[in-house]
Amino acid sequence: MSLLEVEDLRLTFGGVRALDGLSFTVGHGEIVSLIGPNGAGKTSAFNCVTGFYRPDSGTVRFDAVDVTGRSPAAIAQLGVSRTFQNPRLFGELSVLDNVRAGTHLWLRQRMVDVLLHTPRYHRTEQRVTDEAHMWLDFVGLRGDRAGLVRHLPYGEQRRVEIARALARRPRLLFLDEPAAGLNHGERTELVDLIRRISAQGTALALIEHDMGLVMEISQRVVVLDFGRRIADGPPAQVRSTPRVIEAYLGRDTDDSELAAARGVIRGD
Ligand SMILES: Nc1ncnc2c1ncn2[C@@H]1O[C@H](COP(=O)(O)OP(=O)(O)OP(=O)(O)O)[C@@H](O)[C@H]1O
Repeated sequence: MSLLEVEDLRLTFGGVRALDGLSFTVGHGEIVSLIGPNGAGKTSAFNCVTGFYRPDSGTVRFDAVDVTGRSPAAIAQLGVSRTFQNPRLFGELSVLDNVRAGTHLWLRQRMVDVLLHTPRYHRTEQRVTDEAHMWLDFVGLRGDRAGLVRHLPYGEQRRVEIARALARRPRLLFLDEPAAGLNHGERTELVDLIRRISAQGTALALIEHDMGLVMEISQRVVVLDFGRRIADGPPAQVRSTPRVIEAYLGRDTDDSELAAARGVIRGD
């Protein structure tokens, strides 16, 4: 059984059908990318799975538990973490405190220890801080950890958001357009980071428009169009599927446009 099983999800906004019977899976430790043209339903799918949207119908099962319609906090508690298209960090907190906040899911202080500042309280605080530093090392953060997170450049903020998500010790991590806005060097580091996250046994699901990156790191690619899955398979198979090429370009295309679209999907 897969770690994540999404079955027949439907979601509408007014008259807009964002998801129209979407099904897909993510296996234990697998790297899966969700791709598709703008408006295909990728972010809506992420939001339904992580509890930010409640689907009209359909089922989301995580590790065989039906989590459909549960709150984001309840789903996170089970081992699902995510990042957002635009980093959602606590701007008025330090870099370190943002990542420390990620540990609260598995490390809880007892109220009596907090109030009395017992030795146990200090030990736990030290552990939380050590963990946060460890994850900031892991993501390769270069900026000042004591300074406010909003003072960091964009690429560094994205790293902090991933560090915070990892501090929750997820079994499945959703990354929403992790390469957006990164320069060439940062992109290369992102590929390495995704591989290291995967190597520690965490499954990853990505939304990404950078097809080169998608084809390079995904074990499986799920293609969406109009809220449905139109292809699902290893990158080499998906990029030569005529329906995928059509979806990226529209139906009335000439040969030169098709050749260009094939290049985009290959990640040339
Ligand atoms: N909060 C919302 N209110 C109204 N319509 C929405 C909302 N969120 C998404 N939609 C609509 O649902 C459809 C799917 O959008 P979604 O953002 O999930 O697509 P996407 O594949 O993530 O697109 P992109 O690649 O542009 O981010 C689109 O038609 C979009 O306009």
